[in-house]
Amino acid sequence: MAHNSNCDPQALQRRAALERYHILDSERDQAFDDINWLAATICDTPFAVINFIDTDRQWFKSEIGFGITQTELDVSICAHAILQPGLFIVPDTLKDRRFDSNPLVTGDPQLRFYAGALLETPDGIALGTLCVLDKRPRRLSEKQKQSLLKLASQVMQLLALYQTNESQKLMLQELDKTRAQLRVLAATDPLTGLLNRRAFNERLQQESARIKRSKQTSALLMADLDHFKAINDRFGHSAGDQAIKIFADICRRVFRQSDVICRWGGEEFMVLLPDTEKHQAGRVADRLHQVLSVTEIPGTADDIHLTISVGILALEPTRDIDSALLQVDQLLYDAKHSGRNITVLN
Ligand SMILES: Nc1nc2c(ncn2[C@@H]2O[C@H](COP(=O)(O)OP(=O)(O)OP(=O)(O)O)[C@@H](O)[C@H]2O)c(=O)[nH]1
Repeated sequence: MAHNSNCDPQALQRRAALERYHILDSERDQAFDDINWLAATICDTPFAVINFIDTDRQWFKSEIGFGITQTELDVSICAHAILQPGLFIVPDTLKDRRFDSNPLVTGDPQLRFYAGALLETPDGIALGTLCVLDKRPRRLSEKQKQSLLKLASQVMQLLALYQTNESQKLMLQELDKTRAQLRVLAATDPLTGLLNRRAFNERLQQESARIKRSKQTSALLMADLDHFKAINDRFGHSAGDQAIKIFADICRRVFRQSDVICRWGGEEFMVLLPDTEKHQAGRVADRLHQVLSVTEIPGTADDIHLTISVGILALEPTRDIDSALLQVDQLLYDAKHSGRNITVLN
């Protein structure tokens, strides 16, 4: 009898190969069933099995005549068959000392004949067999033997094909993931993680189309950090960067999730507030001014607080995007010229 081969290096190598093929416990598959049926039909046997030898069991990918999908390794004739190349034939199991006390021979289904063709990977790892069995002692013709070998080779080609398909599927998934990451990267400002100008413009186009249909008003808010050059000049560029990041974080907290926040460029930010009246947007701007007035900027002096100038425009259905952008910029300019740290609404 074959013994449980848990620790056998060959068994472990086989197990690793079977895992690479993702074959053990896989779904029933018509392609394997067809090959198995051909084996039984060509060899004219009531039993046929495509089986793989795991470390502690033999598992049937396809079976005819048994009605089970696995057995212990101890009763496996295939576990012997995989120890040699090509075909392993037992013309009469009762006349073979290795099998004459096998429970599948002495008891049901009283197997008397076995012929198994090795299923071997291209690098020579024996995985299992394609085998045909009968209840009476017998022989195979030369053509039947050759057919069994060729069908076994078809099983291996099928496995290789499935493996290639599987790895291509994984590659495509990887590619999709990378594409999605690239899309996010292409839409993101690297310093703040906010949307960049290009992505914001796309959202603005969509919003403009939506407003035209729904006839609802949204608000466009443009904010610019005041005297930002002075922060850079006095405390260095990284303190300036820090200030920009802090303002971006404040925006994330103050605006709604449904609002679209963008770093428009440099120290300028643009926010789209869907379904929002301009006076409601004005209240959000007030909150921005208020939070900034109590926020310290690391890397600068304690008494330094950022301020912003803000322009807010009602995005009405009749307004086109280019003129809206020009106008909100003008409102921001007005805020700067009115002394900064204020909001101007149209
Ligand atoms: N640290 C840092 N500085 C930036 C970045 N982008 C733009 N700046 C600086 O922001 C400053 C903007 O200067 P100005 O356009 O004169 O505006 P301001 O000093 O904020 O003055 P007002 O807008 O008129 O209040 C320039 O010094 C830019 O170099 C950035 O990503 N990081």
